[in-house]
Amino acid sequence: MDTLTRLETTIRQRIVSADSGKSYVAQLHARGLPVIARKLGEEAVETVIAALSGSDEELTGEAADILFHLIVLLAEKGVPLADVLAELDRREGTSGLDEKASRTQQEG
Ligand SMILES: N=c1c2ncn([C@@H]3O[C@H](COP(=O)(O)OP(=O)(O)OP(=O)(O)O)[C@@H](O)[C@H]3O)c2ncn1[C@@H]1O[C@H](COP(=O)(O)O)[C@@H](O)[C@H]1O
Repeated sequence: MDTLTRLETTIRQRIVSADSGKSYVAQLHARGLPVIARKLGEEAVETVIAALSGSDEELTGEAADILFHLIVLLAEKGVPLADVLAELDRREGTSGLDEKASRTQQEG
């Protein structure tokens, strides 16, 4: 099992059964989806700041925070990480520009 999938398994277990006094994930779950979504947004901003003016180490730390909070958000919504990875697999080998053109067409 890869790192992100292992982390997802732990996060899902914490959401179902952990004590919010002992688990950060359980604490986020208790605070609810809007807080988790806001937290992901904050981590995104911190990642951008680290990319533009931080060190490689700071960017690495912020990138880890954003992946962690994204997986918490997906778990909270019941969306499997495997579905996101499958979507990336589906896109593999196609150009990002083709993907953009097909979305623009779908949006009319
Ligand atoms: N990978 C992580 C992980 N990455 C980041 N974080 C937490 O995410 C938070 C980052 O937010 P901030 O930097 O804004 O810090 P903060 O001010 O403490 O956050 P807030 O009080 O604002 O929510 C910190 O509290 C970090 O500890 C993580 N917390 C937990 N994990 C893993 O998740 C699993 C379950 O953790 P628990 O639920 O705590 O058992 C374990 O395997 C952990 O290693």
